[in-house]
Amino acid sequence: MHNLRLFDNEACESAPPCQWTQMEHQLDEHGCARLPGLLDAQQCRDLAALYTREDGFRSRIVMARHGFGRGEYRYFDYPLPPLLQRLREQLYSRLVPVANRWNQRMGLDVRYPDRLQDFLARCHAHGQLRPTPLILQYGEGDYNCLHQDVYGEHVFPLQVVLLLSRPGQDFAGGEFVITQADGDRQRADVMALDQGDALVLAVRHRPVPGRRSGYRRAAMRHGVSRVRSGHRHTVGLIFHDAL
Ligand SMILES: O=C(O)CCC(=O)C(=O)O
Ligand SMILES: [Fe+2]
Repeated sequence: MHNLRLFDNEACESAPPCQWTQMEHQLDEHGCARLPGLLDAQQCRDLAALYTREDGFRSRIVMARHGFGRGEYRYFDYPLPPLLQRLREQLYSRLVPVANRWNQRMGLDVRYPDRLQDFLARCHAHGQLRPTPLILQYGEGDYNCLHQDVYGEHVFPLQVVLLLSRPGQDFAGGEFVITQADGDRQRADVMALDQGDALVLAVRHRPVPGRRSGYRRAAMRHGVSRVRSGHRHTVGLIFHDAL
């Protein structure tokens, strides 16, 4: 299996093109795609260890206080940790073609520039100034309610979750769930992830083939099922900034 090593300087350019073609295909078919082994175990441990650091964050959210579920997360402040900054830029560029295709299929006029910094300039010009990348921590009994990560008018239609912990060793339960609502039909997928895997997913909606022709919009939500034991850490990379 090809390992998508984004951080060996050559960045995404070094990844075999077939991986990205496969990812695009999965995204178009299912609204989400797993990128196996994006991070190695050490990178996962280093990122998870950031959670207890004092500095580098702009806020901490206790989910139960907001009705978001149970567990907590912290939003990174700028400058992001270098690894996450690099990942956010590189993944963004890889996802732009999908984002633009989806918008075209959904009849939305918005198109996305090739580089993250140009998209962020658009967010910032509209008051969406606050960084959205976050790190989440779940303990026994914690869960994340189904939701959509929309933080203002400007939304990049795809986002990424990185699983930092080892299922079956560090935690049990805590499955990543993604749902799709298409008219009165709702379905759910449970995405089996390993430590270091990334999952790319639709933020709010995605185009699905219409019954006769063309495309219509299906609403997407994601969440995390109850953690049965242990601790689970993830990083969320959202490309738009927040109001
Ligand atoms: O912890 C997870 O797997 C989901 C985190 C999440 O909701 C996000 O990154 O947007
Ligand atoms: Fe989320």
